Amino acid sequence: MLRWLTAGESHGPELIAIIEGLPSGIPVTLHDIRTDLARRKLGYGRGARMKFEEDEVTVSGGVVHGFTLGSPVAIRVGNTEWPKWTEVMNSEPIENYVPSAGRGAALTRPRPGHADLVGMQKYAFDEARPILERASARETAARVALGAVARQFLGALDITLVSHTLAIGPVRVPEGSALPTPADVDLLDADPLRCFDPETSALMVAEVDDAQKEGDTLGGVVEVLAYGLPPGLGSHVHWDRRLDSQLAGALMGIQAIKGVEVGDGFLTTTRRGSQAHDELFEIDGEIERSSDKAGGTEGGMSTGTVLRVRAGMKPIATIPHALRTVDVATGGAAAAHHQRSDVCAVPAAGVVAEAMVALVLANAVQEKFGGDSITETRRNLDSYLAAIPDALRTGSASVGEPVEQP
Ligand SMILES: Cc1cc2nc3c(=O)[nH]c(=O)nc-3n(C[C@H](O)[C@H](O)[C@H](O)COP(=O)(O)O)c2cc1C
Ligand SMILES: C=C(O[C@@H]1CC(C(=O)O)=C[C@@H](OP(=O)(O)O)[C@H]1O)C(=O)O
Repeated sequence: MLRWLTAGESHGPELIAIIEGLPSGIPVTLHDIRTDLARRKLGYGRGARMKFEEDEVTVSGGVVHGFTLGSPVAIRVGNTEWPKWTEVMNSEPIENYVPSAGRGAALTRPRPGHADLVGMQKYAFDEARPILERASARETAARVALGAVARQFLGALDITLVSHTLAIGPVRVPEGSALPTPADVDLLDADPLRCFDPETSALMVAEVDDAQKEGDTLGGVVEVLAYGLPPGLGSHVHWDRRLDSQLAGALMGIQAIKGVEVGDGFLTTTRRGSQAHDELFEIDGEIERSSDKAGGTEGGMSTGTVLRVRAGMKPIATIPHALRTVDVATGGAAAAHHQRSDVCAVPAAGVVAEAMVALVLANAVQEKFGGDSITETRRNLDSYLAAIPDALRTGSASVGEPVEQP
C-alpha cells in the first residue's frame, strides 16, 4: 500500500510531501518533478501569483543518483512568496505581535464558496487567515510533485497518462471529439486552456476574457485518460477496494471539484441498456470491446482499455465583483474579501487531476503486483498477464479507436 501526505500553508516557507511504499529502481529526477509543477502553473485566466511565484523543488530523501531507493520519497517545494510573510506566518511566537494593517489584517468578511466561515466555526478562529492558508489550492503543488513520482513508477510499467480540458463554463468540446493520447501532452500544454480542440479553445479564451471583464470567475470540466493499464486493478469485492470509488474520492479531494464521472458518466443514465454498454466480441483469438462508454472500469476493476475519468470544477469563489457576506467582527452586511485570484483555474486542475489519478493507479498497481524493486513489480505484472488463459485474453482496443467488428 502507498501512503502519502502533504503539509504546508499557502504563504508559509514551503510545502512538504512524502510518499512511502514505492519500490526501488524507479527513475526520478528533479527535472521530472519540475516539469509537472511547471505544467500546473499553465492556463489562461490564472491570477498574478502564478507569474511571480516560483516552485523551488528539492528532494530530501528516497532518491539517489536519479533512482528511488525503496525508502520514503520526501519532496520540498519552497514558496518564493515567503519573505513577504515571515511575520504573519512565522511558526514562532513574536513578542508583542500586533498584526499589521496589510498582510496581517484580520479577514473577517468570509467568502461564500470558500472554506472561510465553516473553517472559523470548526477550528475556533475569529478570522479566516488560519483557514484559507491551508484550504488554498497552493497545496496542490505538493500533490503534483508526488504525482510526478507516481507517474514515473507507472511509466516504468508502460502506463501513461494525459489530461485535457473538456469545458470552461458553458463552452464545451463537442461530444465525440477526438481524444488525446500521452503523445499529445506538449500540444495540450501549448494550448491556452489545455483543450484538444482548437476551435473550442478559441471560444474558451473569449469566455475567460468576458468573465474577467465582468469581474467574474469560471469553472469547467477536465478529463484524465490512462493508457496501458492491465485488467484487474481494484476489486468488486468491497466498496473501498473499487478502483472507481478510489478515483472518485481522489478527484473530489481536489479543491473546488464538485462532480466526478467515470466514462460517459451521467450521459449513460440517459441511454437504454442496449445502448449503454460496451459489447464483447472475438477477433483473432482475443476478446475486444465494441466501444469504451464505461471508461475502462467494470465492477470496480480496470478492464485493460483506456481509463477515462472526468472532474467538474465550480467557479472560483474569490470574485472581484464580490459576493454578499457578513462581517463577523461587526455582524453587519459586507462584501466578501478579495485581493487577487484566478479567473479560471480549470487547466491547472487538469494537471492536479492527472497527479491524483497517477497516485490512485500507482497504489492499485502496487497493491496487486507488489515488489520491492521495479524489476520485481514488472516481473509480477508480466507473469500475471501471461497467466491469463487464452479463452479470457482481451485485446488492446483503445478509446476513440474501436476495433473493427466482424
Ligand atoms: C488549481 C486551483 C486553483 C485555485 N485558485 C483559486 C483562487 O485563486 N481563488 C479561489 O477563491 N479559489 C481557488 N481555488 C478553489 C479553492 O481552493 C476552493 O474553492 C476552496 O478551497 C474551497 O473548497 P471547495 O470549493 O472544495 O468547497 C482553486 C482551486 C484549484 C484546484
Ligand atoms: C498559489 C496557488 O493558487 C492559489 C489558490 C487559491 C485558493 O484559494 O485556492 C488562491 C490564490 O492564492 P492567493 O489568494 O494568494 O492569490 C491562488 O493563487 C497555486 O496554485 O500555486
